[in-house]
Amino acid sequence: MKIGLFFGSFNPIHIGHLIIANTMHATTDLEQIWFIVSPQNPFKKNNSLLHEFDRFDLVQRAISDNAAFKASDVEFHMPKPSYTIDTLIRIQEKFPQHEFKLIMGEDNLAQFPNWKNYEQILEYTGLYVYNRPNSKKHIFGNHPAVRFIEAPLLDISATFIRNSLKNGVSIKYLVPESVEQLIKIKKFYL
Ligand SMILES: Nc1ncnc2c1ncn2[C@@H]1O[C@H](COP(=O)(O)OP(=O)(O)OP(=O)(O)O)[C@@H](O)[C@H]1O
Ligand SMILES: O=C(O)c1ccc[n+]([C@@H]2O[C@H](COP(=O)([O-])O)[C@@H](O)[C@H]2O)c1
Repeated sequence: MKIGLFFGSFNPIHIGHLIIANTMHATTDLEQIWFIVSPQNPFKKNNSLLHEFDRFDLVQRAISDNAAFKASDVEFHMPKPSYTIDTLIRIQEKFPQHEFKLIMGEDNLAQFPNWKNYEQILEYTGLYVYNRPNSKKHIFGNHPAVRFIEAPLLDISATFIRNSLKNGVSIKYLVPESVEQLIKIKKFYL
């Protein structure tokens, strides 16, 4: 099976992530999308980072109605920060029967050459890149291992959601109802 790997801190997961994942599944040859929850992005220092188990819980709730979506906690059992190449190798070793593609937003392409062993990532899985606001297809535009996919542009971020919660502003419709409920019950991000 061909599977797309969507990595993120998911702090918290929101409809921007879900719409991208669904577009990838609906418009490409990817039969499943796996959400890989990263305990710690090597480039992000985030004081309001929810515990990884709670972020994972929220992801599971968000995708529970979609049989093509799975959540993975593989990085919880690996050294931190979370380097994507190491995780890709771990996943491929665990599931040799599947072919994996790394899903990435076009905005992240500019930083991608600073990632650990990025050339190995290109060789190992390749990238499925979706467009993002204000980013241009100038980097890796003609690379054989990089495929560009048209996706809706949604200017929603986890930062915006966290700030809204802190300020007592409703996050209705920005996250699935089940995610909003758990955030409320557990008083996350207040
Ligand atoms: N609205 C969105 N549309 C498409 N992709 C998104 C959107 N928001 C985030 N992403 C991408 O999804 C991946 C995981 O996102 P991440 O968990 O960092 O969420 P975020 O909303 O960007 O978080 P934060 O605001 O905390 O930086 C990243 O590669 C990010 O670029
Ligand atoms: O491997 C790397 O060098 C690397 C550098 C920056 C980011 N990443 C990964 O990219 C993913 C996106 O992170 P985030 O926090 O923007 O959701 C997350 O899984 C990070 O671990 C990975």
